[in-house]
Amino acid sequence: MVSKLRALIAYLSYSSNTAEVAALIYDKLTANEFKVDMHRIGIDPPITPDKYEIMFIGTFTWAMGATPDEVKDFVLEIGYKPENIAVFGTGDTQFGGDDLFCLAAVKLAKFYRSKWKALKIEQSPRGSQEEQVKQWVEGVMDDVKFFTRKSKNIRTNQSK
Ligand SMILES: Cc1cc2nc3c(=O)[nH]c(=O)nc-3n(C[C@H](O)[C@H](O)[C@H](O)COP(=O)(O)O)c2cc1C
Repeated sequence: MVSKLRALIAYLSYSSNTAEVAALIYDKLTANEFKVDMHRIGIDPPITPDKYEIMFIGTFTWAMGATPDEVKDFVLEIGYKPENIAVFGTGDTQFGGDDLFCLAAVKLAKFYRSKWKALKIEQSPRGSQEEQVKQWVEGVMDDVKFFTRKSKNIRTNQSK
């Protein structure tokens, strides 16, 4: 039996935009046989990072490109830099234009040296941006499947 790949979607959302992106990612992952845990940053009990093949972290951006304190605390809670983190964010170009747009997500992806470019969504993802979310998740899923297969093969060959 092939065991399901495990994913975490951790997100912070005050006015539901980032939560909506998290829900779209959840739908896409579960439709592709991933086992998914949702984590509301700042609300739910601490996570166990090494349980997951992939961890998604979602954040909105606060005043002048700032990262919300709850997300900073979550980063401290993780306590190290896992290699399997993909970052998504929502923002609004009205607050400082392209330079500050979703800057918290961009900074987080850089901090974790993420393999994936941060997904940046303007306000709610519903409508035309849904396709952007879908394509981004598909890219991440393909890579996770590839890397997982590769590391399993290495482990199998080493034990021969
Ligand atoms: C006071 C304030 C400052 C903001 N500053 C930025 C910013 O610098 N860059 C950005 O992209 N969005 C900024 N935003 C927009 C929010 O990030 C955006 O509305 C986001 O989708 C909210 O996410 P949520 O609905 O998940 O809480 C700001 C919003 C507020 C209210």
